[in-house]
Amino acid sequence: MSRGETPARPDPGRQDPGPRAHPLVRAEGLTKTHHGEGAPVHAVRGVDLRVSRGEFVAVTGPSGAGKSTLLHLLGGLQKPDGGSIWFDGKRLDSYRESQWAVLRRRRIGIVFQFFNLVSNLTVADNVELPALLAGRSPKQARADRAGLLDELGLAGKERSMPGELSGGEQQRVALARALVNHPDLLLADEPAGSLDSKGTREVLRLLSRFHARGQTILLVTHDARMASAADRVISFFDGRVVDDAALDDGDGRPPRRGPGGVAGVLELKD
Ligand SMILES: Nc1ncnc2c1ncn2[C@@H]1O[C@H](COP(=O)(O)OP(=O)(O)OP(=O)(O)O)[C@@H](O)[C@H]1O
Repeated sequence: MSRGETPARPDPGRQDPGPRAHPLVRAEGLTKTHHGEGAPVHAVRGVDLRVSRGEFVAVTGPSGAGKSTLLHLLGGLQKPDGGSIWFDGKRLDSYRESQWAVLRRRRIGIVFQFFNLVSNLTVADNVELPALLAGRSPKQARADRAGLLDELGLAGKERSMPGELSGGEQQRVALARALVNHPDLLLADEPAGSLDSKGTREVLRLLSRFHARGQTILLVTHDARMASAADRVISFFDGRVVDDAALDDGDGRPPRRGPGGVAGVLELKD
């Protein structure tokens, strides 16, 4: 697809979207330098990335490699210094903050390591709020919230405040909040980073379950066990992609590599 084409949003009622003419996410030549205390940090140094609809992609690598910065760029939480970002065929890198906010409300859900729930709202309100902000009726928002909390094993916790829940429960509320508007893309930044092994297993199980239903997921994680739940693992080092491999799905065939593979294309720029 050439630059400037902006196909209409697909009909959400369609049964099987099938292969798309364009990837859900495409980034080209992305760069980001942080200017904090001391020398500038070149956190993302020229990344090309494609994520297809329905893929579960893990981005892994050592601390400071630039993984979270990449996720923040793709979610519009930080602005790139260079390169382009496309989402469902639309170019986003010149989007204003207000446009990104609308996109995040409707089409990109994000979960973070420390949950970021609104501490003085109940669990129910934390999940309903984004649905209401996206224009859902109160009745629909309530129904969606109830269904999700039930599915996530949180029925009965609706009136609790986030501070009254365990870390694992809070992360499940954060997942419900991120998924309540049925986003095309779920971005997850170390979602089990502050959980114990039971909480980690739970998050992993839930991500896998939503993925099995077609949810596109980009997960940033240190944890090899979490990364192994993905279809494809991108290794990040020093702001660059150093490997991109589709995981063996147990069918006996060799794992597909990213470039040229079914999973998509990712290249390293100098
Ligand atoms: N807001 C910021 N201001 C200055 N430097 C930053 C900022 N955010 C990140 N950095 C620096 O950019 C580099 C990449 O950070 P980033 O958080 O993207 O890496 P990461 O791979 O996600 O690391 P971790 O796994 O430890 O979270 C690091 O050196 C970090 O210190």
